[in-house]
Amino acid sequence: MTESTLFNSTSNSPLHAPTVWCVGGTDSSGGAGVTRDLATLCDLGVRGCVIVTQVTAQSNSKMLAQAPMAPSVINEQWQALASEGLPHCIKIGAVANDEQAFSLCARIELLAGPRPFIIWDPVLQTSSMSTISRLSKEAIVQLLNVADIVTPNVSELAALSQYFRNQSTISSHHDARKAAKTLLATSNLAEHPGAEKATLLKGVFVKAGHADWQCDATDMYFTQTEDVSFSQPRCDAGELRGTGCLLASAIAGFYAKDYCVNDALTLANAYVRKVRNVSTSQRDKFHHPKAVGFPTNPDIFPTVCFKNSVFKTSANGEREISHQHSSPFEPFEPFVPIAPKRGIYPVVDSADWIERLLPTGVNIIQLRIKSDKKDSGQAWISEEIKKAVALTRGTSCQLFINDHWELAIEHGAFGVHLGQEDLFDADIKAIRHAGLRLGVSTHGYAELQRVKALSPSYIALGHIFATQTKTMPSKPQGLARLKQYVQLCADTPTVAIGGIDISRCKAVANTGVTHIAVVSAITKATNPIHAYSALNKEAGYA
Ligand SMILES: Cc1ncc(COP(=O)(O)OP(=O)(O)O)c(N)n1
Ligand SMILES: Cc1ncsc1CCOP(=O)(O)O
Ligand SMILES: [Mg+2]
Repeated sequence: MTESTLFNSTSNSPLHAPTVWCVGGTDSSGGAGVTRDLATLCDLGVRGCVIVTQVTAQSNSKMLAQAPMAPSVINEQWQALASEGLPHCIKIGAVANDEQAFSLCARIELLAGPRPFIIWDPVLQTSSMSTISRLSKEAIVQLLNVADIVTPNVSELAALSQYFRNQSTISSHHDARKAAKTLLATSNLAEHPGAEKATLLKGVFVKAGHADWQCDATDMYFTQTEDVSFSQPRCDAGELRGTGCLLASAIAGFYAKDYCVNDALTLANAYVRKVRNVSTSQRDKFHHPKAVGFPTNPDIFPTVCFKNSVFKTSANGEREISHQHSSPFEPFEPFVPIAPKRGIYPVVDSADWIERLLPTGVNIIQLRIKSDKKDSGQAWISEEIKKAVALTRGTSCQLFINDHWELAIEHGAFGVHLGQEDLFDADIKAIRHAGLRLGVSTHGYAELQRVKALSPSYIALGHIFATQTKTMPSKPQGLARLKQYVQLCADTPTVAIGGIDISRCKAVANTGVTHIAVVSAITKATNPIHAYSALNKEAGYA
C-alpha cells in the first residue's frame, strides 16, 4: 500500500463506542504495559485497541528480553485501526526509541479534523528498574508537542524536565510544579507558529507514587492557569504492579466516556484507590490489579483542591503570575443543612417574584440578580435583598441570595448561594460566622469533591439538561450522572438545576435528589403559581 492510500483509508469520524488506542509495550507477566491497559479499559466498559511498540519478556521481578518493533510495523498497526475510524483517546506508554517516537508524532500531526485526545504516560523504566525507553531531547519535545496531557511520576518528571532546566531532583511540591511548568513551556506557540492552540500540551499530571515528601498521597495536575490536587490518605497495604499504567489508562477510559479532564482525573484517582483496596488485601508477594468496575463509593474519592493563577504580562512581554487564588478550605464546622423537606426550589430575579410565590407555601427560594439588572446599581440590589429578607422573615421559607454574600450577611438572609468561581473570592469564614447557610454549585466529580471539604448546607448539581437561561461552559450532565452525584453527596442535601420542566421533574426526583431548582419552568409559565404546584406534585414532593 502506498502512503496516500493508507491515509485515504483513514476515516476521520470518531468511533461510536468509547474507544482508546493503547500504544506501548507488552508485559508477559500481565502486570503492566498494554496488557494492563486493556484489562483496565475492559473493566471500565471501554473498547481498547493496541499498537505494540515492543515485546518484553518479563516476570514480576526481572526483565529477560526486549524486542522493539520496527516503525513500519507500528505504522501498519496504526493504519489497520485507523481504517475503522479514530478513537476518542490515544494513550501512549513506553516508546522504545527516537525512531518510533518520530514516526508516531508524524502520524499524529497528520491527523486531520478533530483529533483524539492524546495522553502520554512517559514510562521510562519498569518496576524492576529495566530501561524500556531511550529518548533524546528532540524526541521528548516532539512527544510533548503532540500530547494533550502527560502523566509522569516524580522520577519520570525529573528525567524529562532535566533537559530543560538545571535542577534534576524533585523533592517538594514546589519542585514538581516548577518542573511541570518547564514541560508546559516547551509546548510554546512561538516555537510552533503553525500549531493551533488545541494541539498544545494542556497539562502535566504528576502521579503521587514516588512523592516521598507527601504525607497523604497527592496527585498533582498543573495547567497553564490552574493547579489541581487530588489527595487520598496513603495506603500502606503492599505494592501493586502497574499502577502507573492503571492510572493513565483509567484517565484515558474516563475521557473516552466523555468526562471532562478534571473529572476523568478524579474518577481515575478513585478507581485506582478501589483497585488498591481490593487487590492488596491478599497475601501474594506481588499484587496484581483486580477488576472493580466504575467507582461509586464516596470513601474512595479524593479530596480535590483548585488553585487558580491570575497572570499579568510584564513590560518585556513575559507572562508571570500576579497572584493566586486557592481553595484549600480549612476544616470548618459543617454549615447547617437546609430543612429536610424535599421540594421545588424557584430561582427568581426580584423581590416581587418572591412576594408572588410566597403564598404557595414555597419553603426554599433564591434571589439571583445577574448582570443586566446589576446595571441598576449596587444600591438597587441591596434594596431588593433587603425587601426579600423582610418578606421571608417569620415564614418557613429559606431565602438564599446568589453571589452577593456581603449584602446577604448585612441584611441577615437565611443563606448564600455561590458558584465555583465565587468560592475563590468569598469569605467563607465570614458567612459561616454570621450564621448563614451556604449552597454551592458543582458541574461534575472534581468540583463535587472540592466542595465536600466545605460541608455546605446543600450541593447543587448541574446543569442536568440544556438550558436557555444561562450560557454554560460545561456539558449537560444528564440523569445517570446526577444519580451518581447524589450518591456521592451521601447525607448532604442536593439540588438539581438546569433545563428541568414538568416533563422531566419526575425522572429528576427519582434520582433521589432532595430539591429541584427551576428558573424558566416558573418565571416563563403562563401561570407561575400553578406551575410551582404542578412541579411539586409531579416530582412527588407535594
Ligand atoms: C441552586 C442553584 N444552583 C446553581 C446555581 C448557579 O450558581 P453559579 O454557578 O454561581 O452561577 P450564577 O447563578 O451566579 O450565574 C444557582 N444560582 N443556584
Ligand atoms: C443558574 C443556572 N445554573 C446552572 S443552570 C442555571 C439556569 C437554570 O435555568 P432553567 O431552569 O431555566 O433551565
Ligand atoms: Mg455565582
